[in-house]
Amino acid sequence: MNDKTAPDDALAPLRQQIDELDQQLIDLLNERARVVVEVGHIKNSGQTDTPIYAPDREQQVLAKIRKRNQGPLPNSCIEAIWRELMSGSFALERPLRVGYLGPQGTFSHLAARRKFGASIEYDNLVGISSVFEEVHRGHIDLGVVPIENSTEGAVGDTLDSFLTYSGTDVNVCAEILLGIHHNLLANCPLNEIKRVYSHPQPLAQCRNWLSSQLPNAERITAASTSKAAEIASREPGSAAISSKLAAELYNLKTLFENIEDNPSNTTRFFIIGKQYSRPTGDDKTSIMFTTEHAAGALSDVLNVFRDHGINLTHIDKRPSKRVNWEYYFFIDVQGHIKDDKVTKAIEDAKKHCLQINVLGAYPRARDVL
Ligand SMILES: O=C(O)C(=O)C[C@]1(C(=O)O)C=C[C@H](O)C=C1
Repeated sequence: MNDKTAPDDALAPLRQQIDELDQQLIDLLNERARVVVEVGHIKNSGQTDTPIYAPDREQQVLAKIRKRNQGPLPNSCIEAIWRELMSGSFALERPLRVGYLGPQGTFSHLAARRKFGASIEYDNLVGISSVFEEVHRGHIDLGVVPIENSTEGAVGDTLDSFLTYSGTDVNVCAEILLGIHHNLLANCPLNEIKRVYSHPQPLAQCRNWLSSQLPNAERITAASTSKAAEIASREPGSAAISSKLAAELYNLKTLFENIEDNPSNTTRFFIIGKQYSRPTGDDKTSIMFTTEHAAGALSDVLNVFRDHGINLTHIDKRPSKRVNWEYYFFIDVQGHIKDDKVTKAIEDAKKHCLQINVLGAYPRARDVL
């Protein structure tokens, strides 16, 4: 007997078992899908105010499957499968449109795809403020915007858009943590690179790598990492710092992977929409406020949260752009706006603020996608 035929004989009964299990899986998946269709009927009939995308329920479903999973498949794999299942659920209930800062291949695109899967309609938009505008106008159901990076801090455009859209119907309803790994993409060898294009954030996140590997190359900012890849694909002697998705989309070679200075480089994204998320028991609330220009005004507000025993997970500031040296502060606190403790703290904080807006409450993201 030929050696090459032996393994197939050994595999045949196992493959038959796999075929039978696949049949059972398909039947079960469709049984689940039929229940989802009923959920969709109830949501679409107006019997409930629960939106099609229910971040609190999504969190619950993922927590349950993590707890139930006994392996050998790791939770990350099981979770990715369930995210695709829920993506299919949206298509069955009502197809969702999700907008992000384009063009295709940006980290916002990647964050949106990891969170919402393949059964969603995606819209790539020209700027972060357009994502807010399109949500506000109702052209898209949800938008994905970057809020802060673990190496470079706040994303100013997003904070400014909250200033513009505060008091409107645009809310934060979920957050995403995405591991950000940068790549040097080019169609020429390293020693021929004269210019490196990217968005200002990745250029800063790869500062040390660029100084040691490409000390003489000019660093040029582009509107997005994908725009940078597009320029590098047609300009000789140019490279881009961008994602692998962009390398595929713009036909560039990946010369170096993971060139970020901080290997645990992570960006936090907000999902914005006109909808709210119900409390899950492990939530955050994002708040924007401004105070009088007086001694201790900021600490008065922060002390209110301390006095209610509420932990702050994030603080930032942004110029008001109306009066020089006047600022808006952004904080994230642990707890949901509907939790008594948080409701009371915000009531008390109002006494120390000229203006205070709740930007949204949402389940705390547990995993880096
Ligand atoms: O339970 C819901 O509200 C659903 O829409 C179903 C479902 C699911 O597939 O499990 C789908 C999407 C998420 O929003 C949460 C749950």
